Amino acid sequence: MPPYVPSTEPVVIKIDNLVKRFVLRHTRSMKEAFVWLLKGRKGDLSEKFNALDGVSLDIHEGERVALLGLNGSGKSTLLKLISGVMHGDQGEILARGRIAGLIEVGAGFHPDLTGRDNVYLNGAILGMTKSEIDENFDSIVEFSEIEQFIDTEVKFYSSGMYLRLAFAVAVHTDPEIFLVDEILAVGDEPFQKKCIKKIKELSQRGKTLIVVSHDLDMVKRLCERGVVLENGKIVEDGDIRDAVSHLRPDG
Ligand SMILES: Nc1ncnc2c1ncn2[C@@H]1O[C@H](COP(=O)(O)OP(=O)(O)OP(=O)(O)O)[C@@H](O)[C@H]1O
Repeated sequence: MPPYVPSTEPVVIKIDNLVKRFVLRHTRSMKEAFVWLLKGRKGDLSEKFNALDGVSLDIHEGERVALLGLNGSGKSTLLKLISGVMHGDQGEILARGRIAGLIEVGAGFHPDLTGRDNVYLNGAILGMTKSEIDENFDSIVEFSEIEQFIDTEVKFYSSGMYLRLAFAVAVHTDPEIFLVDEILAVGDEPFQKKCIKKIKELSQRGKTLIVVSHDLDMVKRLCERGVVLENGKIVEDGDIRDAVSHLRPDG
């Protein structure tokens, strides 16, 4: 990978001071609950915390960016906000172009429908027309390598089979921006390799890629830019090698 040079291409995702707050659910003792009742239920028994705490980030066309960080640092939350499946509490995200997100295995699939029907459902959710799906159907099924099960209800699929079909549909939507969460990990090695090859191909065609992964060796091969999150804040942003060293100080 050549040394990282900040991109001068147009910005396709602009994130400005983004905050996402969640309620920290923990069980209260009887005494705490009693005091709260005595005080006339004043105050809030639940505590809130910021899973994303003022994140600002510009992502440029054609960049390959890895979101890194320890468990719970906010990576998946950030990806969900970019994809639009979840909204922030403060700040804003502006995105330009068709986004395909592979974020949760099986999300966007209906368990009682067959693989075939889900290709149509998922394709439509991702913005494809019926004729686009008709045109791409054989190629989607071929990529997934699950021809034999295409008329089986997906509730009987293994998680790897879900991933295969979801990935195959997503890459056929011709997205400008491709978001991939850890889910590639559920695919077997040959399929993972095939996905990575496909992702590289998309990237060579100028598509923007954002990947969340703990597989630091894989992201070093795939991305040139690394963004490290710690407790919902960006603590490092730049060359992927520096980002990986941040998480792997001992080498
Ligand atoms: N729907 C939710 N409700 C409440 N808390 C949540 C929700 N989703 C995420 N969180 C919390 O937000 C924080 C960030 O979670 P997130 O899944 O973004 O982390 P992550 O960096 O992707 O972690 P991992 O590496 O473990 O996948 C965590 O403390 C998590 O418990």
